[in-house]
Amino acid sequence: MRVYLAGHRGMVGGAIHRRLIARGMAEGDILVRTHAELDLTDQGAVRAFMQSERPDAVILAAAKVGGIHANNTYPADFIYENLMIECNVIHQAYDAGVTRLLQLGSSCIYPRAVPQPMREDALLTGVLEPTNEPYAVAKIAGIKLCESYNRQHGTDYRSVMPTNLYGPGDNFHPENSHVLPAMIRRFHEAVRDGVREVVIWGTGTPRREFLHVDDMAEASLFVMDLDRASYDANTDPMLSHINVGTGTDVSIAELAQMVAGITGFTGQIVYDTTKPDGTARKLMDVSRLADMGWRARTGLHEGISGTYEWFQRHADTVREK
Ligand SMILES: NC(=O)C1=CN([C@@H]2O[C@H](COP(=O)(O)OP(=O)(O)OC[C@H]3O[C@@H](n4cnc5c(N)ncnc54)[C@H](OP(=O)(O)O)[C@@H]3O)[C@@H](O)[C@H]2O)C=CC1
Ligand SMILES: C[C@H]1O[C@H](OP(=O)(O)OP(=O)(O)OC[C@H]2O[C@@H](n3cnc4c(=O)[nH]c(N)nc43)[C@H](O)[C@@H]2O)[C@@H](O)[C@@H](O)C1=O
Repeated sequence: MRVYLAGHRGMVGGAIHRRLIARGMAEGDILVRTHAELDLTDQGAVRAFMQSERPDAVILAAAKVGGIHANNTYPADFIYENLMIECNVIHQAYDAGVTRLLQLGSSCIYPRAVPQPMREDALLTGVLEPTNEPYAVAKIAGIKLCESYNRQHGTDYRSVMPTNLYGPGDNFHPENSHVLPAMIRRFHEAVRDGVREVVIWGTGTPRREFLHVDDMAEASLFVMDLDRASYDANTDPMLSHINVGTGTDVSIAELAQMVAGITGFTGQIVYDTTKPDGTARKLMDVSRLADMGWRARTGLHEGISGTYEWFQRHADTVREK
């Protein structure tokens, strides 16, 4: 069994790679290519790769990813690159005879004013959050690509929708990252430099759910491993994606207090309300996956503490993109 893992140097791809090795997969059976070696937006290059390597299965964890500022500032990059990556990887996998594929979407596929917690069947029931609509449209297209190939060609292409993720290997760019790595870095630097004030974007009132990347990697392989009868019994051919989260959320203000405590910051937290809040709340209904037998294990405080330790050990080499 040879698996092509797209995005193996990313936060999630890296965690999936570690987990595949931990459960005994030989390194040589995990096909990987860096972004520089294989640009997944290049149809010809992806076709040549799939035709020559002909993997047995594909895990698509490569994407153009970023936080609220990056999504809002580079919408063309987010829709174009993600659509191209999905079309190329999914179609060329199909053309190369790959019958099993798992792709990662995002909780931002759901309408911004949807009832909470968000169930899988809330997809396409309303207007999307404008700060990440282009990315969300691409992620919805990814789900529909998988479903369409399954319906027309009988493939077994599955989709998992992660909530907001964090952990070792995250992107710690000061502006383009997600909120948790941004906070870890900002509070850490304030403590290091003796700065008594830390600025948090928005009002602090939005609520988010955070899942540790190691739990996400475990959930991804759990879904990939499900036998087809179990997967089909719990999903629908035109509503096949599965939410992955913890089922609990916190406000951004509560999160800031937690990160301040973990990093040892005792100064003042102030809110820059000129920055966007984004969606008011994004909490996943995780009952579909729970019914299949998987639950998250890492508590938020424990997960952030571990990530902060990792950040301190890698402060000079962390990703900033
Ligand atoms: N992080 C989060 O909070 C969430 C993530 N997700 C989803 O999970 C998946 C993984 O995200 P995550 O690990 O956080 O993201 P990362 O940015 O950490 O990793 C993405 C990886 O994809 C690679 N990549 C991007 N574009 C290309 C390309 N054109 N060709 C080849 N490789 C490319 C990147 O390489 P390089 O860095 O060299 O460009 C990187 O290694 C994505 O589908 C994302 O949408 C969903 C919800 C939340
Ligand atoms: C995973 C998910 O990620 C993005 O959506 P998001 O949930 O809004 O993610 P975020 O982590 O960027 O922000 C969460 C909240 O936190 C607040 N916030 C405070 N201070 C900082 C800060 O310093 N940086 C950031 N980024 N946010 C901050 C911020 O204002 C917002 O209210 C999309 O890319 C979307 O497409 C997607 O899939």
